[in-house]
Amino acid sequence: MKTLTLNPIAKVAGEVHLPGSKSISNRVLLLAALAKGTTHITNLLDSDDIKHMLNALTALGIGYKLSDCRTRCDVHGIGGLFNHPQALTMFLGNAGTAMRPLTAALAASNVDVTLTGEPRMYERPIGHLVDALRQWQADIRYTGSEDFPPLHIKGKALQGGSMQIDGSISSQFLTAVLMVAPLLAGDSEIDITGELVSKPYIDITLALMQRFGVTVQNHNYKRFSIKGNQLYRSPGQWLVEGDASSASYFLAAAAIKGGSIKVTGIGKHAVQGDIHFADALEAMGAEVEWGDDYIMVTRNTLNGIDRDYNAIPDAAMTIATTALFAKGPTVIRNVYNWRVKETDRLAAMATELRKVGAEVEEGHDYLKVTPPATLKHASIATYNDHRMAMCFSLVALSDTSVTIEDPDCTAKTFPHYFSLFQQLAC
Ligand SMILES: O=C(O)C1=C[C@@H](OP(=O)(O)O)[C@@H](O)[C@H](O)C1
Ligand SMILES: C=C(OP(=O)(O)O)C(=O)O
Repeated sequence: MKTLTLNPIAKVAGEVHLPGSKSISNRVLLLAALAKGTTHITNLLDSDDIKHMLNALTALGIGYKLSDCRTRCDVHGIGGLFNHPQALTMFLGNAGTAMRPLTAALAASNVDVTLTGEPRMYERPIGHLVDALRQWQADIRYTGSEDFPPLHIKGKALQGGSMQIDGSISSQFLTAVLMVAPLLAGDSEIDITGELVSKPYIDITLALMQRFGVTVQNHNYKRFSIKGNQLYRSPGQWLVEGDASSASYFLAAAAIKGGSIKVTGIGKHAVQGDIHFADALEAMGAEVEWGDDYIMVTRNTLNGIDRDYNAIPDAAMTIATTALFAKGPTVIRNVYNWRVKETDRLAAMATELRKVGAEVEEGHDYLKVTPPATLKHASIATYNDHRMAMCFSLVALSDTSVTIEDPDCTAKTFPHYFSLFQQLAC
C-alpha cells in the first residue's frame, strides 16, 4: 500500500485558492442538466465525486463540454427530466451527492437504471429516501440488501403530493426530493420526521434552486412546499464557491502553527455552512479575518471547547485533530451520522487519535479528545476516507512526523491536497 510520511513542519504561512465546492459542483451539474438553456460553470471541482456525476450525465445523453483542466463546464440543459428508456447501469463510486439526488431525479424520469457504487456505498443507508419516493409511487427496488444501494429504478412520471421523509440520518435525502419536486406534475408538501440533520446543506440546495428560478417555501425546516409543473432556467454563468470543508485543513493549520493562512474563493457571504468552522476555531482562540472572497486565520493559543457540530459534520472532523494542539479536552457533539459516511468516522477517528497518544472517549454520537503532552509518530489508517487522510496531515505540525496510509484516497474531493498542504510549510 502506498504511504506518505510528512516530516515535522516548523511553521506554515501563505495563501490557497480553493478548488470548487463538492456540494455545489454536483448540485449545479444536475440542475444545469435539468434546466432550460446552457450553464457556463467555472471553478468546478475536479475530483472523483464530480466525475461520477459527469459520467451519469453522459450516460443519460446530456451534452456538456469540459475545459480548463476540467474546472470549466458548459452544460446544455434539456429543460425537464431525463429521457433515456434503454436500460443503463451507472457506477457512482462513493459519492453521496451523486447517488442521492440522482435517485430522486431518475425515479421521476423516463429511464430504466441500476445505480451501483463502491462496497462502502452499499453500507450507507438510503432507505429513508426510497421510502419517501415510494409515497410518490416511485418504482425503486433494492438489488442487494434492503435499505441500501444498489438500486434498480424504473422511472416514470410522478405526480408529487404529500410526503413524509425522515431527516435524522442525512439531509441529502431531502435535498434529493426538493430538487426534483418542481418538475413533477402536481404540487408537493414535504414533511420532515425526526430531527433534520446537517441543515445548512438544505440552505445550499434552496439557494441553488432559487438561482435556477425555483422558489421553495421552507416552514422552519419542518415542512417544505413546492409548486409543481415548473421549469429550471439556466442562470447563464455560474462561479462555484471554493470548498469550505477543504478550507478547514488549511485554516486549522494556521491556527495550530501559523503565520497566517488565507484561503480564497470563499468569504463571509458564502452559502456553505462549513465556513462556520472558522467560528469554532475562533472560539478555540484563533484569530479570524473575514473578507468578501477570503477567510484568513492567524495562530494563537488554542483551548479545547465543547460544542454541537451537527450543522457542520464534515468540517467537524478537522476539529478532532485540531484538538491535539489545544489546551484541555475538546468535545465534538451530535455527530451520530459520522457513522454512516465514508467509514464509521467516530470509530475511525477514535482509533487513530489514540495511536498518536490522545485519550479519546467515543460516545454513540460524540467524541471527547484529550491531547497528550507530546504526540507520538504513528502510521495512520485512512479507511478509504479522504477526510481521515486530510485531518491527520495536521499531526505533522507537531514535533513528530506522521505517516498517512493510502494518501490518494483524497481523490474523492481533493486530489492535490497533500501538495498544497506541503507548499504552506516554511
Ligand atoms: O448535501 C451535501 O452536499 C452534503 C451533505 C452532508 O451529508 P449529510 O446530510 O448526510 O450529513 C455532508 O456530510 C456531505 O459531505 C455533503
Ligand atoms: C460525507 C461526505 O461525502 P458524501 O457526499 O459522499 O456524503 C464527505 O465528503 O465528507
